[in-house]
This record gives sequence, C-alpha cells and structure tokens, in this order.
Amino acid sequence: MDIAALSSTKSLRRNVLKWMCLCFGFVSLFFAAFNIIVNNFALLGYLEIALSVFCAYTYYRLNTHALEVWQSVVMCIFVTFVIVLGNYLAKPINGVYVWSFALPILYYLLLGKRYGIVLSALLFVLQGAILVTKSSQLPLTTLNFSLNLAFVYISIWAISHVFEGSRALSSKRLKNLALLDPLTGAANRLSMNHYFEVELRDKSQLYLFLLDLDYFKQVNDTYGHAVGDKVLIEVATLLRVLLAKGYVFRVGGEEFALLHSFTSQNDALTMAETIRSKLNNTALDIDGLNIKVTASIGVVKYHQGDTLEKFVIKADKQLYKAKEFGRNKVYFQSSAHLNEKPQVA
Ligand SMILES: Nc1nc2c(ncn2[C@@H]2O[C@H](COP(=O)(O)OP(=O)(O)OP(=O)(O)O)[C@@H](O)[C@H]2O)c(=O)[nH]1
Repeated sequence: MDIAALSSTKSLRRNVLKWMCLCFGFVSLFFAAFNIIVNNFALLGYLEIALSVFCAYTYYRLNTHALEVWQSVVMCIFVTFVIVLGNYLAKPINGVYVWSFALPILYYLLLGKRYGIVLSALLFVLQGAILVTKSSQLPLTTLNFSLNLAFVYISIWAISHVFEGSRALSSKRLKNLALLDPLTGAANRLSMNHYFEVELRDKSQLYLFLLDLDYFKQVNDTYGHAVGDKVLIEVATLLRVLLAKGYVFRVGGEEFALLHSFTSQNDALTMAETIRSKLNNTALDIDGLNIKVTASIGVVKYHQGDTLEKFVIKADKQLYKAKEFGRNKVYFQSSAHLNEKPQVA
C-alpha cells in the first residue's frame, strides 16, 4: 500500500487549487478586460491579468509537480486582494462583494482550520468596513440588507469551519488506523517502510535495533493473553521513552524495530545495552502483578545501498544469534555484548 494514498488532505488541496486556477484564471481575465475597457479601473484590471497568469502557471505546475504550501497561500492572498480592491473601487450595486462568500470555503479547503478562521475573520472585517463607508449608496441603506449579507457570510464561514474540522479529523483517524499498531500505539510496518524510504533523508548514521521479547509465550501461558497485551503496551511505552528521538515500530507479535541515528557505533551499542538492561531490571506493574520480561536485540548499522528488507534481514541474523546464545543479549554484527558491558565489534 502506498502511504501517499492516505494523504487525502494533500490530494484534496491539489484538486481544489487546480479547479480554482481554472475558474479564477478565466473569470479574472474576463473582468480584467471589462475593468480596463469599460469601468476604467486600470489598476484592478492589470492585477486581474496578473492573477490569471499566476493561475495558469500554478495549474501548469500542479500537473507536473507536487503541491507546495506557498502556492495555496499566494493564491488565497492574491484572490482576496483582488476582491477587496474591487469592492473598494466599485459601487456596491456592482455586487463585487458577493465574491467574498466563496472565500471562506477556499481558505478552509486550501489552508485548513487555523488559517481559515483567521483569514475569514479578516475578510469579514475588511469587506464590512468598506461596505459601511459606502452605506449611503444603495442598496446598503437598509439594515435588512446588511444583516442578510453578514449572516450569509457567517453561515458559509461556520459551515466551512465545521466541514474542514471533521474532514481533517477523519483523515487523521484513517491515517492512524493504517499506520499505527492498534494495541501498543507504536508505528507499524507500513510506517516503517514509509519512514525509511521517503522521510529519512540522511541514513549515513542510521542503526536498526531488532528487539524480541524472550519467552513471551510463557507470559501468556502464566498470566493470560490480556495481561500479555498489557505487557506489550508497557514495553512499547518504555521503548518510546528510552529512544526519545528515534522511532519505535511494532513489526511482529512481540518484536519491535527501532530506528535511530547515532554519531558513533559506541553510542548505538550503549543505547541498545541501556534498553536491554532497563527491561531486565524493570518489574512491570500489570494489574498489581510484577512481571519481568527480558529482550534479545540484534543491532546493525546502515550501509550505502541497503534496502529496508536487507537491513532487517541483517538485524534478524544478529537477533537470531542473541537468542541462540542465551537471550537477554545485544548482538552487533559478529560479536556478542554480554549484558552490562557492550563492546564494539
Ligand atoms: N498477548 C499477546 N501475545 C502475543 C501477541 N502477538 C504474539 N503473541 C504471543 O507471543 C508469543 C510468541 O511466542 P514464540 O514465538 O514461541 O516466542 P517466545 O515465547 O517469545 O520465545 P523466544 O522468542 O524464542 O524467546 C506467542 O505465545 C504469541 O501468542 C499479542 O498481540 N498479544
């Protein structure tokens, strides 16, 4: 499964921006001609031509490149500026302010809730202030008309806010469902693939610890599966705390993969040993029971050209040796680190 498929926000924003470029590109070209030739608003007309060019450029780029945040930001600011300026220059009877009703939807869809609320409020104040200064001109003389304008805008704003809030939340839930292990909350294999292949740019100092709990079957057999589950949750939490800046993935029933960059081999082995001894010396308090578990850890350093599969296979070999030679050990390449004193291989 491709993790990019889970990023519904990105593809939504990309599509919205593309359609926006098409619509605003043509509409602003039409109004540019109208404003320059008929209305004599040259400045506004030239700005609309610039907006059209920007729309064409953005549309072209979106067909060949990924969406970049600045494109959405510039588009929102540009369109807002043109509409506010149009409202300022034209008489209310021309109805330029009507375009304002479309903007909260665009702000929320393109920039999300946080910027949506700020920009919508700003636009409301700006357009409101401009219309108030023109209140002597029809049809804004009636209170009814102004109230209707304000409430339609606020309604569209509120609906956009609620819609974007729940859309973003369900998108996040869907992503978590696909990327996190439901029992321990640790990231899963799919996350590990994505992190290794896409997110991790510099792998030159990367180490993989493959950690497997020892005799975990006995924990299940002695205390029951439910307690075994809680032990796994506690272990995952402990690993996340110990490896604060690294990543913890649950890659099997009682098997975890940890990815972390270290400046030296010694640092990596010291961390692996710390994890092993911490588990060895910690009695997990599960429902009033003090349960002790140990772990065997296979450690490998990334080498140029290693695929994730190869990287894991190499770590698995070390883990196998740690198990074979007694468990509760850290193995790095060909040498064993017998308990407290890790040594460089
Ligand atoms: N409670 C619980 N147990 C699990 C889960 N996933 C796997 N297990 C158990 O983990 C145990 C793994 O057993 P084995 O593969 O024999 O390994 P082990 O007993 O840890 O022995 P070694 O790995 O050889 O030290 C099995 O009893 C599985 O049922 C889980 O999600 N929850």
